[in-house]
Amino acid sequence: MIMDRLYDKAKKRGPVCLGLDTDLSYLPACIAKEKISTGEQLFRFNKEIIDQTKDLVACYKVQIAYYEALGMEGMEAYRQTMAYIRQQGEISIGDVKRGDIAATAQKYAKGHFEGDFETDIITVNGYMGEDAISPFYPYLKEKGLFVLLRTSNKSAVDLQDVDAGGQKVFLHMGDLIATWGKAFMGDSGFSAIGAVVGLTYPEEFELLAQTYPNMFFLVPGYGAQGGTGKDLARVLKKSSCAVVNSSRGLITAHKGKSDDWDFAQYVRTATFTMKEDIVSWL
Ligand SMILES: O=C(O)c1cc(=O)[nH]c(=O)n1[C@@H]1O[C@H](COP(=O)(O)O)[C@@H](O)[C@H]1O
Repeated sequence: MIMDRLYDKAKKRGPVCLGLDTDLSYLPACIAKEKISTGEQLFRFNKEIIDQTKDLVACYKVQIAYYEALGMEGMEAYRQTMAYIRQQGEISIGDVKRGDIAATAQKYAKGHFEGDFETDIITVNGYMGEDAISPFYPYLKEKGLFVLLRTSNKSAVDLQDVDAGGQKVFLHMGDLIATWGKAFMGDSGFSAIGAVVGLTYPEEFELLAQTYPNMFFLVPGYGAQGGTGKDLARVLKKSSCAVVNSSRGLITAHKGKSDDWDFAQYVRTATFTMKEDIVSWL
C-alpha cells in the first residue's frame, strides 16, 4: 500500500518531498542552450535533480500546471518525469488538484492512475463532497490520495475557517476525510487517503495530526512560503505522519551560483539542508 511505502521512506530518509514545479526560467544555461525540444530540456533538468537527490527524499511532487502551461511539450516532460521517478523505485505525487465529480472523476482516476501520466498519489479537492473522491476508491489498494484539508494560502481562511455549526469548515472536512479513509487502512496505521495541510498554519497542523492519528499528511509551505523545521517539530517528534514539500526553495538553489552541470549539486545541498533543519528538531 502506497502510504505504507511513503511512511517507510519518510521514516528512513527523512520527510522531504521535493517539488518539481519546474519553470523554464530555472533551467541552467548548460541545458537551456542545448538544441533539443523544450520538453526534453525540462525532463533533463528534472532527471538530473532526481539522480542527485533520491537518497535524501521521501518522494517527489510534480505540479502539473507548470507542464500544462507549455502545451504538448510540457506534458511530454510531465509524462517522462513521472515515469522516471517510478522507474527509480521512488514515489511520485501528481499535484493535479482534481475536484470534479462522478463520471468525470472516473476519467481523472484513469488519466492519472493508469496510462501515460500514471503516478502513485494525486492531490484532490474534496470540497464538492464524496462524489469527488469515491471514483478513486477502486484504485486505492495500490494508489493514494492527498485531499485538500487546510491549505497553505492566506485566503484559506475565507472558507476553511468559517463556523459550520460550532465547528470550523476545515475540521468538518477533516472528519469527512477520516471517514472516507477508514476502508483503506494500511499496515503502518495510515489510510491511503491522506490530507494536505499547509505549514503556514502550524497550530492547525498540530491540531489535525492529534485529531486524526490515521491520516498521513502532505505539508507544503516550507521554505519559499516561510515554513521552517521548528514549525514541524511538535508533530513529527510524536509520529512520522507527514512529508514536507518544498519546490522553489530547492529547485532554484543553483540560481545565481551555477549555470553548469553541477547545478544539481546546489539543489542537493539545499535538500540536505532542509532535511537537517527538520530532523535536527526531532
Ligand atoms: O497541494 C499542494 O501541494 C499545495 C497545497 C497548498 O495548500 N499549498 C501549496 O503551496 N501547495 C503546492 O505546494 C507547492 C509549494 O511550492 P513552493 O512554495 O515553491 O515550495 C506548489 O506546488 C503548490 O501548488
